[in-house]
Amino acid sequence: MAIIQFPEGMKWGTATASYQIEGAVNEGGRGTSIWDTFSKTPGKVVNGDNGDIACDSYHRYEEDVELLTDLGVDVYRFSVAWPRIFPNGTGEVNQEGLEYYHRLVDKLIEKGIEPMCTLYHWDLPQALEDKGGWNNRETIDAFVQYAELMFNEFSGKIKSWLTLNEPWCISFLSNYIGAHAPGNKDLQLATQISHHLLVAHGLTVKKFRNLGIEGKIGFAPNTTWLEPYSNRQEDIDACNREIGWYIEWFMDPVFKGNYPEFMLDWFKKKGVQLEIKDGDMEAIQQRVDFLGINYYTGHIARYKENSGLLDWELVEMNYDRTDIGWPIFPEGFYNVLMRIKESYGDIPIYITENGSCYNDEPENGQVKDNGRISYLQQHLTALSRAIASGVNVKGYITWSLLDNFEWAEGYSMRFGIVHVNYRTLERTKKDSYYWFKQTIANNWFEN
Ligand SMILES: CCOCCOc1ccc(-c2cn(C[C@@H]3NC[C@@H](O)[C@H]3O)nn2)cc1
Repeated sequence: MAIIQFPEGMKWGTATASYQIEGAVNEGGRGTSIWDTFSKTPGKVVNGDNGDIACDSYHRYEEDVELLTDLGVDVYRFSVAWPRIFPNGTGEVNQEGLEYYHRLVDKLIEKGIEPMCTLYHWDLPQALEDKGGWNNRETIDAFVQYAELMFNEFSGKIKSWLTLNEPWCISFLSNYIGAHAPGNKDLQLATQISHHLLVAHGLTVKKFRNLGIEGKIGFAPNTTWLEPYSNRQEDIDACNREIGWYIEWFMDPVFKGNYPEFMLDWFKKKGVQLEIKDGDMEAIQQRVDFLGINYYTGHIARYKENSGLLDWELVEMNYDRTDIGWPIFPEGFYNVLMRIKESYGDIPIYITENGSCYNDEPENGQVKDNGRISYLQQHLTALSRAIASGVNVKGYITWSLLDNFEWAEGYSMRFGIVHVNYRTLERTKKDSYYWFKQTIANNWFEN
C-alpha cells in the first residue's frame, strides 16, 4: 500500500452544469436553449430524456450546497444558463435569472465554499442559434455582452471564472460528429465555429481585464490520450493528430497565438477553409490566469489510411471499462498533463472535470460504487505523479456532485458521487462520496 499525498493548499471540489441539473426550464423567466430543442427532437437522446426537471437543483440548490458543505469541498464548479440571464441571448436582462444565481452563490459563500463559474456549458439561447449560432460572429459579441453583465453583477462574489467548457465538444462533437446540440455534421462549419469560440473566449478575457474584475479567469478544454500501438512514426503521428485535435488546436492559439500547423494542414487537406479575420489571433492570445483540464479516458491506437477524419484506428487492449464503455486509462491522464507542461510551461492548472460512469443503485440506503472509488484512486495517483513531475496543479474537481442529465445518454448514465432518484429527486450519498470526503479532509489517500 502507498500513501498518495497532495501538496499543501490543494483545492478540492465537484462540478455540475446548468442544463444537466437545474430543471425548471420554463420557470424564472428562462428562455429556450438549444438543448431544450435538441433533447425534444426524436432520436437524439436516449429514452427521449430531457432537462425539464433533471435534478431540480433550481429549487433544491440549498440541499445541494448542504451536500457540498458536508463533503468539505473548497470549491464548487457550476455553470450559468445563458438563457436565464438573456432569454433571447441579447437585449432584455432577466432579473429572476440573476436572482437565482445570487441565491446559489450567496449560499456557497455563507458555507465557505468558493464558487467557480462556467459562463458557457453548452446551453446556447435558441434565439441565437436561430440566427446561425456560433457560426455567426454576432454570437461572439452576444457572449461578451453576457459575460460583461455577469462580471459586473457578481464582481466580488465570484472570483473564479471559466469562459467555455470543452470547446471541442461545442464545435466538433456538436457540429461535425453531430452527437450533441445542435447536431450538425459539417467539418467546415465545426472548424469555423471552433475559431469563433476561441475569439469569444479571448475577447471575454480582454473584457474581464478591462473591467478590472477581481479574481482569475481561464477556460476548460477537454482532453484525451491515444498511446501509439508501436514506435512507428505513422502510429505516433496518427495519435498526435487525435491528441492535437483536443489539445493543441485549442491551446496553441491561446498560449502561442497560432493554430498548430500540422492540424491546419490536415484540415486543409480535408477541404476546410478557415476564415481568420485581422485581429482574431491577437484577440485569442489573451493571458489566462489558469487552465482547466477535463480528462476521462484514452486508448491505444495506430495509423490506418483513410480511416475516419484523422487516419487512425483503435487497438482493443481489453482495458477495464466504466459503465459508459470508456476504457479506464489513468496513464493517459499523466501523459496529457506532461504534454501540456512540455508545450505550455507552468500555467496553473485546475482539473475541472475527471470522473466515471457507474450505474450502481441504492440498496438499503447505500450505494456501493467501488468502481468509481477505484477510478478516483487510479486517476488521483496519476495526478500525483504529474505533480511530482513538476506539473503546476492547483486543484482537482471531480465530475460530478450529482447523477444528472448526461447529454445524449440522458439519465441512463450516472457520473455522480451522489445518487439521484429521478422520480422522487431524493439524493443518496454513494460510498465514493464518503471516500472523497475523507480524501479531501486528509489531502492524501492510501492506495
Ligand atoms: C466518435 C463518436 O463519438 C460520439 C460521442 O462522443 C463523445 C465524446 C465525448 C463525450 C464527453 C462527455 N463528457 C462528460 C461531460 N463533460 C462535460 C460535462 O457536461 C459531462 O457531462 N466528456 N466528454 C461524449 C461523447
